[in-house]
Amino acid sequence: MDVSTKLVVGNWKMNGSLAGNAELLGEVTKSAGLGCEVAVCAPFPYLMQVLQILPPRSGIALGAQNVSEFDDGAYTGEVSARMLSDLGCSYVIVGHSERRSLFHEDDGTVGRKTRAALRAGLLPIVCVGETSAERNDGITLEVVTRQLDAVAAEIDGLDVDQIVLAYEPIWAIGSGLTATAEQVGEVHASIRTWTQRVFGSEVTTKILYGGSVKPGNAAELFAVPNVDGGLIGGASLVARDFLAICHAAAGD
Ligand SMILES: O=C[C@H](O)COP(=O)(O)O
Repeated sequence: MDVSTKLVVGNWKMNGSLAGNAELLGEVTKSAGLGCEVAVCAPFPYLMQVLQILPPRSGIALGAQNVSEFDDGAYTGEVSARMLSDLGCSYVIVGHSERRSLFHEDDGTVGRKTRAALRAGLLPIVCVGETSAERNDGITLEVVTRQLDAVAAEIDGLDVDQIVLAYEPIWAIGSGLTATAEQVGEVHASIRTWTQRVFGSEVTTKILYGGSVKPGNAAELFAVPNVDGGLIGGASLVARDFLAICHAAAGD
């Protein structure tokens, strides 16, 4: 993967409406050609709408926020990686902390979902990160490494070059608290060491930061070594904020 261009991913979470999305996407379209890669991860019911407003030629990629670990069959309510790929998704977020904490996804589930995404030709954005209690206990790097190892255990033989990693300290998500440049730098350096050891030094993996990224802190965070872009929650719902973050990623 090319890490010379930063990637900005908007994660709308469970927000949106047909009318509101159309308005937002009309503005987001201006992020195309800015000098960074951009993706929008919308709720399942709106994926087709995003694709219609932002087709592949728009230069803005489509992503989903979750995927089944299973391929096909009697799994009511699930959405398979093949379906997402069939629809035109490029990315899928896997193992977001809200999935882990609210929907009981454990490390093994996250690993199997990553495998399902890779097998379908999707680019999984695999989220890792520690709670505030884990940070206070001094086990942040241990927790992140455990989460990464669980993914590695499930993807033997698959194209690891397609994986994007996202470090999201759970205490910084939606809280207005942002990790300091020093905290982000330490974890991203550790993740880079891990990817080189486990994936091989010839594989370059994009490592995103997520957690209260705003126009006011984006440039500082994107300047931290080994930060290859951002996973943006709340600010991705406000067109001018999302565009400002894209400009920061492009180095404007
Ligand atoms: O996926 C995005 C992250 O959870 C960050 O969310 P946030 O920017 O609202 O803190």
